[in-house]
Amino acid sequence: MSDAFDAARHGGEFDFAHRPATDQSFENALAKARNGERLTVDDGVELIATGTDRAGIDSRRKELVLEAADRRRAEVVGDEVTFVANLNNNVTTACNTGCLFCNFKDRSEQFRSDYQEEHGGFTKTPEESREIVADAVERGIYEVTSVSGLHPALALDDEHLEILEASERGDLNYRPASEYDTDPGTYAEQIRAMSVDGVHVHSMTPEEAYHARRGTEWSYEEVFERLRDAGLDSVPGTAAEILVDEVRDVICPGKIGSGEWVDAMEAAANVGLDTTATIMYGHVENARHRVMHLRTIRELQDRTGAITEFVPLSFVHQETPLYERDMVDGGASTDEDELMIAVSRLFLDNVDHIQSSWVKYGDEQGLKMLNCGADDFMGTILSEEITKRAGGGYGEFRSIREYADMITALGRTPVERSTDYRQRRTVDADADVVGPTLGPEADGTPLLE
Ligand SMILES: C[S@@+](CC[C@H](N)C(=O)[O-])C[C@H]1O[C@@H](n2cnc3c(N)ncnc32)[C@H](O)[C@@H]1O
Ligand SMILES: Nc1c(NC[C@H](O)[C@H](O)[C@H](O)CO)[nH]c(=O)[nH]c1=O
Ligand SMILES: N[C@@H](Cc1ccc(O)cc1)C(=O)O
Ligand code: SF4
Repeated sequence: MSDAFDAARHGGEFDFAHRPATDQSFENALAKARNGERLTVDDGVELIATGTDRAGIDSRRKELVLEAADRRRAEVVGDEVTFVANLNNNVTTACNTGCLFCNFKDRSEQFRSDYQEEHGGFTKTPEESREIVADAVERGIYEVTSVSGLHPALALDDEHLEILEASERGDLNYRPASEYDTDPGTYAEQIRAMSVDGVHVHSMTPEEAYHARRGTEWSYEEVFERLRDAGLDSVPGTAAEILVDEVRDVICPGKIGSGEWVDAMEAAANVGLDTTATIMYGHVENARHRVMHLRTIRELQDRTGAITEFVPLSFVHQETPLYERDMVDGGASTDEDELMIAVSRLFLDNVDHIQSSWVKYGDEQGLKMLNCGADDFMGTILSEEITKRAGGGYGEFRSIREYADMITALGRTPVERSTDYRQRRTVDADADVVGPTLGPEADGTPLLE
């Protein structure tokens, strides 16, 4: 049995029930993938581990998997490489959930008015969010993405605030905004504030939606309906991490379970919102966990059809508790990254777009992923805190000019897209003015001029 993706390789001693051994052979799995047959978890494990009959990654087999994925990509979406003109505007880093892979958050006690020391975190008021987003909309963005810590003062709306205020329960992770230096307002207020000129608002992960209904009987549908009415357009499928509970119990014991994550995503789809889906891999999980995760996403997509793209997020380990406590000895290798992209493409036969994250992989490797099954190259984002705080160093901004030049140099066609991929504009890299052009105030001039 291969230990290519075993926890032991990453330094952990985790006694997981799910192990990578299979009854399938690599060759059979590859043949099925090439024929376009729907893959089983065992097939996926064989492909992602380049065979469980030998230890480590076999580079010849890896090339065969990448080739099959690249061919599938060409069949499904052709030669276009898409990207979106967007801004990340995260509202607060205050969070007590304690995920061991995360260094984005700051313990929320530090945000209280009686805490005097500098903590380096931030909370924005709705007015501050509006100003930041308005400025980026004027520069030409199409989308604002907002994912935040679970600040104890954040509630869905005024009605939710009243319920939390009146509650005698001590287990709701709630404290009034008056105890903090900065009042983040409610989720609904933040979304309304960010909805400048009809810019697309991509926000409220399943974990945030859970926070937005704590202490109530409201369904996830009810929560997402209210958010949609406040201006929410689509939902980021982060907080997924690895959707197998024995892994979540190790890396994010404070988070919702995988069943609840799926329920929240399905509810978002039921009220008409598009979603994305992610996997955060390269820590304590093994090959089977990764592919079980892909199966969960494929089943969700069979039911909803709402997932516009799948985003593999390679774990950035440097500044995280998992690494500092010696629970892992690093993140995924380049081979593992490439196989993750390729097997996502082959396994998720019902998701059109696989995103290569330049924030996680850097430009060079990010571009390489576009020949391993990926077809989307993320967004301009203008500001990045999650990866940077975890120790990543690939920057915070890609201009449309850089996108056009990099993608053209690869021999592919650069295409500016909307969040839902329905609006697309081919970018002419030889033109003097390359955009963006899809945002409500985009007029073709570069984002940062
Ligand atoms: C930082 S959280 C913010 C939103 C919200 N608190 C939540 O958990 O859904 C967004 C996502 O960032 C990703 N992330 C956090 N730390 C990371 C790291 N060190 N490496 C890679 N991805 C990370 C995780 O997948 C996480 O779900
Ligand atoms: N992969 C990462 C993303 N991806 C999200 C995109 O930027 C975009 O919002 C989505 O494709 C919807 O249009 N964002 C990050 O901040 N960091 C990543 O690593
Ligand atoms: N929050 C994620 C990125 C992300 C955001 C929105 C998405 O739809 C997908 C991925 C990160 O930086 O790690
Ligand atoms: S991943 Fe999200 S919920 Fe977990 S600690 Fe970080 S900010 Fe908080």
